[in-house]
Amino acid sequence: MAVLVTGGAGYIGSHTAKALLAGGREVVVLDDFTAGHRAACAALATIAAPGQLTVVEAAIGDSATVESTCRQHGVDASMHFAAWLSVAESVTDPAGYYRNNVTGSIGLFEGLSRAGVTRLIFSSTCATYGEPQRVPIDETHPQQPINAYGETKLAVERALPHFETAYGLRSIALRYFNAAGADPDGLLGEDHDPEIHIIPRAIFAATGTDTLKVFGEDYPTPDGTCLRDYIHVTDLADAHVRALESLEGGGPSARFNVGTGTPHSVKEVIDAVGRVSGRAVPYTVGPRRPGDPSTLYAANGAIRSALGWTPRYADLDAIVGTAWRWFEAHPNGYGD
Ligand SMILES: NC(=O)c1ccc[n+]([C@@H]2O[C@H](COP(=O)([O-])OP(=O)(O)OC[C@H]3O[C@@H](n4cnc5c(N)ncnc54)[C@H](O)[C@@H]3O)[C@@H](O)[C@H]2O)c1
Ligand SMILES: O=c1ccn([C@@H]2O[C@H](COP(=O)(O)OP(=O)(O)O[C@H]3O[C@H](CO)[C@H](O)[C@H](O)[C@H]3O)[C@@H](O)[C@H]2O)c(=O)[nH]1
Repeated sequence: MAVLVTGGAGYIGSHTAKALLAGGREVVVLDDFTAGHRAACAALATIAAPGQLTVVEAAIGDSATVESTCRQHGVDASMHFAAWLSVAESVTDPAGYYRNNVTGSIGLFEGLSRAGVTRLIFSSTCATYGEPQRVPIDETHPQQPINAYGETKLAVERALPHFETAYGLRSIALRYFNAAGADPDGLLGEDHDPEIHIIPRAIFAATGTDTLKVFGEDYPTPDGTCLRDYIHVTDLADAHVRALESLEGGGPSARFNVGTGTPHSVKEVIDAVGRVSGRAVPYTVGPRRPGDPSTLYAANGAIRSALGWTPRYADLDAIVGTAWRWFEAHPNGYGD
């Protein structure tokens, strides 16, 4: 039986597809390539056995293609990564974000349900919690997003139980904190355009390819910059594989945070890039970025005990080191 990986040409989806292939599973990537990379699929093909990897160019909202693809490949589970993910863009283009992330997901779920698929792992985010009322954030923390991106993810999370009741689609939503790092084997990496995330942006500053601005140093944190929980993309991939195994073993639908539980400030990230690269990381300090909570980090006890998951890349320098090695070898990312 095969796994349909939506957004499998993107950053987290491709790393998870690699883990699925390494586990001997058949993988069908479904991606519209609005942000994904054909070169990432080509890299995956180098480790796939003949017939183990299929790439379908389609939008998730195309329920007819989803249904026929699932039937053709004997798909019995889906990992749903495909979405737009810029908080700032979601503020200026909520219509596009609701259409792509919410309407698109509903079309996907319809196609999956018609094809008889009963297992789903959904990419959710700590952005569904909004401004935290307490840290670390556990799964019972109120979900009150403060931007359209977080709202779209929460809307999909809230739809999931209804699809289970009506169509038997069981699901685990994984609320990632800040995805970071790159494949330790160097096969895959991070390549967003434009790049909005702090670790790649600090690396670009170290290599002189771009400037870096710290968004605010007047937060109520030890060094005045925001605290975040950086979770290695390989650890995220492992969480997905374990979540799928749980559903396959008859485990219940669930929602889990995925983070290390350790907060790091923006300045700590910049210092780590400096240590790992051996280069200066020049930056300026600007105003706060609208919609940025000061402190976000996970309570991760639920996923540890339910799925036996534990982060293997808990050290910030180790996480940054994998990202640095990817960008050193691929200064233009996938170059496509
Ligand atoms: N990167 C993070 O820090 C982070 C944190 C929390 C949650 N997430 C979530 O994880 C998921 C993956 O994030 P990523 O960083 O890998 O993003 P990404 O942009 O690298 O990958 C997303 C992929 O989905 C594809 N896609 C987008 N809309 C599509 C559509 N309508 N139909 C088909 N394909 C479509 C894109 O082409 C791309 O390949 C997203 O759902 C995101 O919201 C990411
Ligand atoms: O050039 C930059 C980029 C980021 N930052 C700061 O670095 C921290 C991390 O910012 P990122 O943009 O790397 O990530 P976010 O914390 O905004 O992550 C949010 O958006 C992600 C998707 O892009 C995920 O959904 C995640 O769960 C959600 O919290 C923030 O304090 C941000 O203000 C800077 O100072 N300068």
